[in-house]
Amino acid sequence: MKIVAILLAAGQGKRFGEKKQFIKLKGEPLFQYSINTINKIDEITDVILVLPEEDIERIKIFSFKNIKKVIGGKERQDSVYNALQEISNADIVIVHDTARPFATEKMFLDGIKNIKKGFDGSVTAIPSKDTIKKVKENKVIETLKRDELYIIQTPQTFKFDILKKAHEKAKQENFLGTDDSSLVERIGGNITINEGSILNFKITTKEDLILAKCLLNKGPKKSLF
Ligand SMILES: Nc1ccn([C@@H]2O[C@H](COP(=O)(O)OP(=O)(O)OP(=O)(O)O)[C@@H](O)[C@H]2O)c(=O)n1
Ligand SMILES: C[C@](O)(CO)[C@H](O)COP(=O)(O)O
Repeated sequence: MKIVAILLAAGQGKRFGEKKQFIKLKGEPLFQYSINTINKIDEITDVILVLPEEDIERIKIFSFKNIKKVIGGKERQDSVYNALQEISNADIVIVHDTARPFATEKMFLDGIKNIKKGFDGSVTAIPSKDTIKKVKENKVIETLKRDELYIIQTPQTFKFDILKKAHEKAKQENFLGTDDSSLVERIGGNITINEGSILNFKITTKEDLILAKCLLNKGPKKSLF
């Protein structure tokens, strides 16, 4: 079985103020954390690292896997699309934001297990602990049923053929989703969830970086989980 991981590192970091994937945390660039986790997972044989065009030549990677660098696109979805064009045959594809450096091996392995059970996709998720309301122009429209709400993270794992089909259709129809699962959902894909963690947060703003540094410096010595 061929399992490929697409690691996204082609963002511009507008909300962060610079390209966060290259900032160093404990001596290693942020994107390398996800590669280090993948390095420990035997089932994943191939990695596609998606990078901004202007950085692709200079970036050095430490990987035990067969790794290919691919140029990203304007939007996150375009970057995933570009990576998918480089995969000629695979059974399972995992999409992961390198901006989430604390994703665990278990999150990747649980996603793979769910696909092997027959699901088309599996997304890393945590149940919402907060009340979520729909608000338009500062007016509260609706309070959503919390027990049905989950916060969705990456890694997101899919059957390769279905993910590719979903991305082709979204492109044809100019549909832009905020994650890959939403593209598979709209073609009728059967998606389940695997357990995420509040610690698997996305480094989006400088505040998130402060949190990441605290975890790395003051967190549990061996593992964060
Ligand atoms: N065109 C893009 C946009 C995003 N990403 C990747 O998708 C992940 C999640 O994106 P986000 O946190 O939004 O990162 P940025 O796009 O860099 O941030 P911003 O939206 O603030 O510019 C990151 O690992 C980012 O590198 C990507 O590969 N290609
Ligand atoms: C895919 C994602 O990480 C799931 O939470 C998220 O939607 C990416 O969002 P962004 O718009 O790229 O920040």
